[in-house]
Amino acid sequence: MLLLSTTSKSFADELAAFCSAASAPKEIQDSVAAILADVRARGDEAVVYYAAKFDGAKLRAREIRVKETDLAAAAKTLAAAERKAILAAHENIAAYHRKNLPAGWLGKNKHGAEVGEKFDPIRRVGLYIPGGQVPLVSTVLMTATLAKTAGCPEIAVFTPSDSSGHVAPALLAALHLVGVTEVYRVGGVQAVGAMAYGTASIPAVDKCFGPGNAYVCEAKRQVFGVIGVDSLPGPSELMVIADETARADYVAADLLAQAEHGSGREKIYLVATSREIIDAVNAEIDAQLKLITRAGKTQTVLANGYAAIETAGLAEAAQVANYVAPEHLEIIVKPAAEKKLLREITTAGAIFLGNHTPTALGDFTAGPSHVLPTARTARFSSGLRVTDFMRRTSIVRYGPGTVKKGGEVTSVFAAMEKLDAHGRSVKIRC
Ligand SMILES: NC(=O)c1ccc[n+]([C@@H]2O[C@H](COP(=O)([O-])OP(=O)(O)OC[C@H]3O[C@@H](n4cnc5c(N)ncnc54)[C@H](O)[C@@H]3O)[C@@H](O)[C@H]2O)c1
Ligand SMILES: [Zn+2]
Repeated sequence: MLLLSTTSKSFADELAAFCSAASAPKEIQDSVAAILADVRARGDEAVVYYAAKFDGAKLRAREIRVKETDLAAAAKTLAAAERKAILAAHENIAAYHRKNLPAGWLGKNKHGAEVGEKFDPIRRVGLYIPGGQVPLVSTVLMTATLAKTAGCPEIAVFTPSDSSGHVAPALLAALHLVGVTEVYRVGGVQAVGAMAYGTASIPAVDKCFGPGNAYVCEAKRQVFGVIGVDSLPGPSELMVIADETARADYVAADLLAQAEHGSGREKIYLVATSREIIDAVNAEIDAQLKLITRAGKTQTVLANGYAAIETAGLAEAAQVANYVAPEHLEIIVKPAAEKKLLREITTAGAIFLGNHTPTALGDFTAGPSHVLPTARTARFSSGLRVTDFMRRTSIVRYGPGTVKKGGEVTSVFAAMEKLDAHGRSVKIRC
């Protein structure tokens, strides 16, 4: 754990150094670039090569795609409680995201010409579902439900298999339940490369979505422009802002939950208004660590990716949060202070309020997509929503009367910009 205090002169530098470790270092950037180049050059051959190298899976090109019958068969293996939980989460997520469905509109500008916009689903989307450490069944719902709500006609899903070539049945079942039929059992950089460049057995997609470890996230950053990319949702992060009203046992449980993801690059932050709160939470962390099964992986994050920050008050806490731009932010403070923090903090991926809103509810079932920007990218991007699966087209129609009104302005601009053919193309109609 790194213990910081806002009263220290070097606080800003120490916090910056801690946060910058969340961005992919040069070695990761270089190895990702090499794998992408190889997938571009050798297609399926490279995809199966890296699946064997990183996941130990010996696949032939024709085995990369999961058979549709296997998806249906996996759904039959679900326990009743699992099926019920998947459908319940799906319902909350679909209801939340239907509210974001944009409607096209047509109006008139000052010239009386028709102007408006229309929204269409992106034709072919690729969803990345992490599976390196644990099968993220919930990520199926947090991505595919939105793609379906947007109406994307082609949804291709990529997730790594285990060393025997299998994908967790619960994950396949969730895909079947939300109506996905095109699934590839490859993950990592090689999957992102296949999405961007296409291979003989995997048609390229128009835009790629979903979270992943530092390699996957860096691969998405590098293919941006060849295809679209939703955002950069990398290893999970949680910041808890706590005053004396926060329950130390709850705070500790939530920090441990986001540390357990297991890629080892997750980041957790405790921002507290006193040293006593930090000590109480740390004592709880030590006690609760004994109760969880993934304690080993979690300890790596506690050692390298945990910053506890003592602030002089909550105004400073807001400044720290706005700098870090954490993926998840829990605010557990007095009601009046909560309102103020909610107003002042403008860069968090998702905010969870009060003692009874653990981030895990947002991870699995509350409604908003858990695909959220990390590594300070929430300063400029937001969590996944339905409009990310759509594109917008603007529409303009002038008529014989209105073109004249537009012509006056265009001729002045054409002269200012020395683009007289532009001016002529309007004048010829007036
Ligand atoms: N920000 C979000 O919205 C969000 C949501 C859910 C999960 N997550 C994060 O997603 C991550 C999932 O990570 P994961 O590792 O379990 O699964 P993953 O599927 O993202 O990554 C596994 C793949 O990484 C590749 N890989 C591993 N080591 C490599 C190396 N040395 N070189 C090149 N490629 C390598 C392999 O191909 C492997 O298949 C976690 O960190 C979790 O916190 C983030
Ligand atoms: Zn989580």
